[in-house]
Amino acid sequence: MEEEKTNTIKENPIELAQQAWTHLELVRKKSPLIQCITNFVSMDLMANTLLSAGASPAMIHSVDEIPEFTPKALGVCINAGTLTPDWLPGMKLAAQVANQSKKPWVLDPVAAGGSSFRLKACLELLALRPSVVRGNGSEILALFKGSVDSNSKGVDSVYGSSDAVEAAKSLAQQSGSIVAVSGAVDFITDGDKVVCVHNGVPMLQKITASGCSVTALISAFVAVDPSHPVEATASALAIFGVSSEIGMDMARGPASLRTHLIDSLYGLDEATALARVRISRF
Ligand SMILES: Nc1ncnc2c1ncn2[C@@H]1O[C@H](COP(=O)(O)OP(=O)(O)O)[C@@H](O)[C@H]1O
Ligand SMILES: Cc1ncsc1CCOP(=O)(O)O
Ligand SMILES: [Mg+2]
Repeated sequence: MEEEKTNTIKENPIELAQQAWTHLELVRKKSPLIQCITNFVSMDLMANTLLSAGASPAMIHSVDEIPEFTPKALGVCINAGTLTPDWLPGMKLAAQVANQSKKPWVLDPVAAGGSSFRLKACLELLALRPSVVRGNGSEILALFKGSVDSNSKGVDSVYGSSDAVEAAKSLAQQSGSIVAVSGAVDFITDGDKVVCVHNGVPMLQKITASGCSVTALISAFVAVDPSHPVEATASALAIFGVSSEIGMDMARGPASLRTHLIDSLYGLDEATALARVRISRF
């Protein structure tokens, strides 16, 4: 998949589902090392999501080891969830080292519109050109507008993902990054074309760090196919969504969904993936 470099995004839903399975197979085969600089809430679920997909997570954030460690990673995930000023230099350094090492990195601008400090930090990180930025509707709208949201509910979105599609397109054009806005339908755009992912269950909103974890999964998928970030991002969102759908059939609530989601991602097979992945062009 790395050899094939085209700018055309597949149109056929069957091919897009096949591509999502191929991306998961590639993650399982390559087991990419993914460095995560993430919030305290998400560390456990994020690491377990990456492990169950076949990747190798490392939650390493000290500025003292980033110059030596980050080049070893195949991809980096940077998440603003429990941001404090002392963490920001490490995030910026990891982004710069990833760029120098030609490794993709992915930004999760958690609660970007929640405060001026957070918004400024997320915009500074975005200026360092992540391959992909993945947020919910509120977060993508805040980055696009460049202003805090007086209606912000912190890490939760007060907008649907479809409310942020045009903002996502403009933000992708302005920033040069692929923008993914998650929700009932996930939208992924390079500023021109938009791809939609229709997988997932509403109860994911009741599991804290499900968004953070899918961003880490995007980091792993983009790490194994860095020349196709739109496709790899859609594949990660679809595979995570399918795993939640299968998990939901066994779950009794958010706590057991969390467990069954991880088990379903670990055990996902080709026939189930091809039957359930729903990716289309907007
Ligand atoms: N209403 C929904 N129906 C199906 N899947 C959803 C729904 N809302 C969110 N998801 C899924 O949950 C995951 C986290 O997305 P989201 O809740 O938007 O992120 P965050 O937790 O950062 O706010 C994504 O995989 C997304 O597709
Ligand atoms: C609750 C909370 N508070 C700060 S970070 C965090 C986790 C947010 O996770 P997600 O964005 O995946 O819901
Ligand atoms: Mg989030």
